[in-house]
Amino acid sequence: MEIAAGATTSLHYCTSSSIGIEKISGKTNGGGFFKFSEKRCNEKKKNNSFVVLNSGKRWRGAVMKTGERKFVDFELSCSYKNTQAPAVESETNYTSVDEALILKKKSQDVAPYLSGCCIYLVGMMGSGKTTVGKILSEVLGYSFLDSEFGFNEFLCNDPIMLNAVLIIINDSCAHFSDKLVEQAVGAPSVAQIFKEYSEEFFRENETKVLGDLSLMRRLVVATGGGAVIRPINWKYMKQGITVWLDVPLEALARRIAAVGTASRPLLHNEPGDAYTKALVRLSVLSEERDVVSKVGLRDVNDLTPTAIAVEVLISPFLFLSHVRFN
Ligand SMILES: Nc1ncnc2c1ncn2[C@@H]1O[C@H](COP(=O)(O)OP(=O)(O)O)[C@@H](O)[C@H]1O
Ligand SMILES: O=C(O)C1=C[C@@H](OP(=O)(O)O)[C@@H](O)[C@H](O)C1
Repeated sequence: MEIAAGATTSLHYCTSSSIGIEKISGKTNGGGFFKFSEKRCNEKKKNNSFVVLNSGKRWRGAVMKTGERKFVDFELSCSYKNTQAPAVESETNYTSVDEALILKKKSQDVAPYLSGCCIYLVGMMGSGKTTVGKILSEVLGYSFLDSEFGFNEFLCNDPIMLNAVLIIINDSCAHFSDKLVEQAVGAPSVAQIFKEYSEEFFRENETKVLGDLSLMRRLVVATGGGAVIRPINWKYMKQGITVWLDVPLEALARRIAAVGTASRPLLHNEPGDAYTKALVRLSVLSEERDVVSKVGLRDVNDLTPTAIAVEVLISPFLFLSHVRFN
């Protein structure tokens, strides 16, 4: 069944598996066609056309059959504006129709080789681990884990709670974020942990959580930027595939300045505005960590999060199992 979506211009990303999209075509600044799989949609080819009735974050469409309307809800985030896919450094996650297609295709190609293996994203603060990780997990049908959520005393010191969360994660493809779990268990934020305990305490828990996660499957883990500093963490991440998101410091500082430094305690003690704080501290940290020069991956600054997700999927490192930090 072909579905004409005349109103759409650009897509964030789509949970195509949930609606059985076989094919998406269209221009970033024009209309698009969505081809649903027969099986999922259970509609006959003829007499069907599609009208977008509503738009916004979720779409609702109507499959028009002769004289009758059948509503189909589907999760296809879209931009209603008649604009090109936005500039890369914007705050949005929009991606073009082409990108969404490529991502879907690549994920299908790669999934059999992954065999449920976890993907760890590493990189400096602001490099896009959370943003890209969510996209990747969605397209792969993996659970997403912003590993920081577990870096708190409630989860790590309470084996029952930790196990409960890990079981939920293991059993579902739901998306988790540190914020959600923090709210659920009333746990402190990373910034609070740094303030009330210490960075060392945080690092200990970070390692503990990575150890637990290394026993699991089908996870995309957005690690904290500092996870690379402990060799033991690399040992855990070696159980899966580790990909470094390498972004120039100026771009990182710009991104962080745009959202503020509140959630990034390592930047709190620097003087100056958010951009300067971020740039100064990140320069020091990146020298200390020195991962970029060692792994030499390509710079992903000028790519959208979806394009980066594609890069992760097709990365040759995927087949070399991980990027090693010597
Ligand atoms: N490829 C990208 N292009 C532009 N902005 C991006 C990109 N990836 C992420 N961002 C933005 O940068 C900020 C930090 O991203 P985030 O995913 O939280 O990074 P991390 O988890 O690595 O700290 C967010 O505001 C996000 O929207
Ligand atoms: O670089 C770091 O040492 C840190 C990065 C943060 O995560 P993000 O990379 O997600 O910002 C968080 O783990 C903590 O504030 C320490």
